Amino acid sequence: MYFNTEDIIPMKEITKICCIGAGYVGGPTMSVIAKKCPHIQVTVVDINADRIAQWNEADLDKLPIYEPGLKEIVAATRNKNLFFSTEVDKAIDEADVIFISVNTPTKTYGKGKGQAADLKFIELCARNIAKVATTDKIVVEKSTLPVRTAGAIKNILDNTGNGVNFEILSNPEFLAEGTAIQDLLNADRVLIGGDETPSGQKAKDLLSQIYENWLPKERILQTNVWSSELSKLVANAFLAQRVSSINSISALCEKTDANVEEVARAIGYDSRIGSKFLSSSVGFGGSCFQKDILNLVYISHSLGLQEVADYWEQVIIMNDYQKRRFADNIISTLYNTVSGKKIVFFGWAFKKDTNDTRESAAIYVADALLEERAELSVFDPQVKEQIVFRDLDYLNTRTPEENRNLLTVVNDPMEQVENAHAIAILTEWDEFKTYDWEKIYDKMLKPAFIFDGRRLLDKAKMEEIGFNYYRIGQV
Ligand SMILES: NC(=O)c1ccc[n+]([C@@H]2O[C@H](COP(=O)([O-])OP(=O)(O)OC[C@H]3O[C@@H](n4cnc5c(N)ncnc54)[C@H](O)[C@@H]3O)[C@@H](O)[C@H]2O)c1
Ligand SMILES: O=c1ccn([C@@H]2O[C@H](COP(=O)(O)OP(=O)(O)O[C@H]3O[C@H](CO)[C@@H](O)[C@H](O)[C@H]3O)[C@@H](O)[C@H]2O)c(=O)[nH]1
Repeated sequence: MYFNTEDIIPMKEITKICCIGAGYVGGPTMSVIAKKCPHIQVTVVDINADRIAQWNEADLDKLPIYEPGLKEIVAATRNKNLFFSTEVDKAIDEADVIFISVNTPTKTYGKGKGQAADLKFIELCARNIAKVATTDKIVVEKSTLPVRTAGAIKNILDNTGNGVNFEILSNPEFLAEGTAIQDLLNADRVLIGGDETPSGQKAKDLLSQIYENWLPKERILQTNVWSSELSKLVANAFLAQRVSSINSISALCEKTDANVEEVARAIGYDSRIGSKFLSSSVGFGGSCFQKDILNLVYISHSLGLQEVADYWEQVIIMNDYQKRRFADNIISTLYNTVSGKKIVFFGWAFKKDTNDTRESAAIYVADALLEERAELSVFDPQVKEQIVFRDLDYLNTRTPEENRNLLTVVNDPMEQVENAHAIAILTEWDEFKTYDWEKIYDKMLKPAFIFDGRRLLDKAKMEEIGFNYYRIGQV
């Protein structure tokens, strides 16, 4: 137990909330809290002035994040009880509850490079709160953090603060991008971890009350702070493990004439296994799965649990294999050379209904094909050209000029398929299903190939049109 039992946070009504970090979590989460709690003033702050300006855009189609249902909620609450601001210190000082929702990326330097979570943004937030707070606060870890981070935050707050009382809670977020608003409005559960002292219990109850404005009480789970921190990493590890498990089976299906979708259905009918999250794909992406598993691997390794570390690392090894396998299949099917061949990418986002491309499988498949000198043409309904090049340039595999010589980003999918050798489907956008695939076939060079990394299209129909159609997990 690290909380001083005398540090009693008085039981009072929460009237002001501040959230540090206006990203994919902070923005949608606070919008929903504002919508469901009209009696609470919610201020979302960020040091990124451009991002805040975008959140304050009059044109709601220009919000920094695309999520179905988000702009309607922002329209209903913004400048009523929801505010976006760069005045970080003021918002901290005024708030009863401060959510920390800043990014916690994988470290790219020093000890733990490539595995551990980089907590520098979290520490900066803690030091800032300590510096400006003049009244007692509940500080909530919304970001995904390594187990035992709350201890470090508490230590910073207690040693550099102005004598005010802080309660630290862990309240990890489980929303998935693309369905963030629905996930928040109808969460399976809300997890609140805190210290098992009277004041810790009070803080947990106060935070629970916020969520009880729209969620049944029985879906709000209270645990100790370490269980809560660890559960977030474990939830992502288990989810990603399911994807890697079915993807490993997809490789087996392609060698044995089994169909991965039929296998997934057959096993998913077993209620102990369940049917969700068993869609074989070109590989999982997103900002969370890989980062959080690497974090789990790093923690296990640091604690001397090498077998545990190796076990979870395999989930990532399998995911890398799946992405590489997809690219290799394109190369070998196109007669072992893609040099100078036009390959069209449908999709760049890591999943449908989001403009987020972090760790998207498309980036790595593109990189492998560009190494073979393919000419890529990319279309994604929500991803802008500058983001595609940012993603590729970040890999540092070749110069930015070379990337721009070999790859183009287009706005019109019908135009881009002209004289293409192949189409690769990297994101499962619904609109791809509605395209005029006969017209697309006519425009392409023959034989015309489709490599469906999302099992999105109707195999029989595509073959009837004349395509050579390949999909993950089925020959
Ligand atoms: N993206 C998701 O779907 C998701 C879901 C659940 C949990 N998480 C976790 O939530 C956290 C945030 O993720 P995200 O996707 O929203 O990140 P993000 O990069 O979209 O947003 C983080 C924001 O924090 C801001 N920031 C950083 N340091 C700051 C500081 N000192 N003061 C003020 N602002 C600061 C950044 O400018 C940025 O706008 C991460 O720990 C992530 O693992 C993400
Ligand atoms: O059956 C499946 C399910 C997912 N995926 C892929 O897995 C990745 C992640 O998808 P998803 O989990 O739906 O989106 P995220 O926004 O990354 O959400 C995950 O990561 C968040 C951040 O921690 C958590 O809050 C969520 O609970 C967790 O689902 C995407 O590339 C998906 O295409 C598959 O390939 N097959």
